[in-house]
Amino acid sequence: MTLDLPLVARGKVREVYDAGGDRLLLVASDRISAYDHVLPTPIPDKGRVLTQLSVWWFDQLAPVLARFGATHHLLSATDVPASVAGRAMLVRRLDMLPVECVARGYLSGSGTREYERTGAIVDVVLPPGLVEGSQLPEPVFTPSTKADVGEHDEAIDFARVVSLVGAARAEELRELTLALYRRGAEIARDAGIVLADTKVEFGLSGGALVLGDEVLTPDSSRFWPASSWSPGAAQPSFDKQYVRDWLTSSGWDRVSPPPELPDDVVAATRERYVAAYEQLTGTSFR
Ligand SMILES: N#Cc1c(N)ncnc1-c1cnn(CCN2CCOCC2)c1
Repeated sequence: MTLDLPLVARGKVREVYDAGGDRLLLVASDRISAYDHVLPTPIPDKGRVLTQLSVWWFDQLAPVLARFGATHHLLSATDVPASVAGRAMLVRRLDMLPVECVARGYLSGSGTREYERTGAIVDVVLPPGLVEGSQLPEPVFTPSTKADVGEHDEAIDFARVVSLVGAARAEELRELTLALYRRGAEIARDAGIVLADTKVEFGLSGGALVLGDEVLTPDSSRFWPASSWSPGAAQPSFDKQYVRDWLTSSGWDRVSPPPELPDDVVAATRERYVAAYEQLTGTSFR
């Protein structure tokens, strides 16, 4: 696919193009990453499913944004080039804030390792006795700075957020991120999905706060099947467990270039993305 638009940014699985004026085009590919590697085998329709899921979440979360006097950056998901139909969003160009706003409702991944060392996640002290997969007493805000492509984001404390965006804006980011997470987790739970954590990004437009990027997708969030949630071990990923299990069984060393995925793992993974969309939205993916 070649788009006749200037490339602005490229992530592991998505690109940003200049769509002219104060608009950008966010394009989601069918690429999938696992264990910090972009795999060579695409998952058909992954870009379309995750784009349509973001579009649905922007609508679901608009009332939460409005309570904070904020909006989102989506302009259109249909007024896009035919070559990327269904997997692109035309968005308002924002002055992006240099903070990855992470909300966690459950203990997982790097958060667990840090908690086991310090009893906290950066400056957020947690109660004793929590294990991998534990639900936290309350959702917590654990921001990070945006890393360069291929690098890990650096967890930062709230004081650093204040130094980056000012005290009032930092408080607003924390409260709005937690409110978006709470509403998303409530909707997801009703659909049989645990929203363990999520990362959102904000920008400014005319001084007003605007929710940008993708929102509450399996790429920006940890989705766990609620039926198998059992604290005390790594929780199965709603969408990536087939891929992770096959990569582990393949003997791949997680350092050398990753192997191609077999057709059955590709098909099963595609079905998991479609299932996430259909369970959350209550509509059929087309
Ligand atoms: N969204 C948005 C947005 C906006 N609305 N206005 C200005 N800049 C951006 C922007 C540009 N890059 N990023 C980081 C997230 N990227 C997403 C795609 O994939 C690469 C990483 C955000």
